[in-house]
Amino acid sequence: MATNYATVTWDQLHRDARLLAESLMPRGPFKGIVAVTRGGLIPAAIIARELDCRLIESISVVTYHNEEEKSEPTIIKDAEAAGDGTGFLIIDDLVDSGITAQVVRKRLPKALFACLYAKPSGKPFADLFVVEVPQDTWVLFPWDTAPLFVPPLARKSTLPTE
Ligand SMILES: O=P(O)(O)OC[C@H]1O[C@H](OP(=O)(O)OP(=O)(O)O)[C@H](O)[C@@H]1O
Ligand SMILES: Nc1nc2[nH]cnc2c(=O)[nH]1
Ligand SMILES: [Mg+2]
Repeated sequence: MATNYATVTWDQLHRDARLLAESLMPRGPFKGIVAVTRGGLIPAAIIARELDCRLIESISVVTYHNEEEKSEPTIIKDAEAAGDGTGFLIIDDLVDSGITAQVVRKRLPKALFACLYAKPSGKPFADLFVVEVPQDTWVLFPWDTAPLFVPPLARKSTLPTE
């Protein structure tokens, strides 16, 4: 269970995706990109623009985190256009346990796997990433959050029950 949160803004995400694209430049050109839906879709779009890559495939893996409902991770949408992954780049937003990355890599063994953020358990399954995040930290992506009104400190301390 995560004990800390790391909030990523749209600006930070865009900057990190551009940094990843920069480090991917010497590894290309790529025949195409496979976005791991859904979290990999926006990073993949930013990276595709930077690398001038127009062939975008997707793969969708459903994993079950619920202890009572322990089933194998399932590919519910395959990356048919990517073959065995030769010449393709796989993009996801992050690796945590590494389960999703392992399933995708098994399906596309010849592709390069890159993501923006990596936790220690998932790190060995990513060829490239931008920022390491502690295992006990939950990353809040911009699509997970909304700006909220925060009361001024003075008001909070004078009106504790509000
Ligand atoms: O390394 P893991 O422990 O497998 O976790 C990482 C995966 O979890 C999240 O996806 P999620 O399955 O929540 O689905 P989503 O991308 O559709 O939101 C994230 O986008 C990664 O794909
Ligand atoms: N948003 C989000 N999804 C995840 N899936 C697995 N780990 C994470 C995380 O840290 N943040
Ligand atoms: Mg995902």
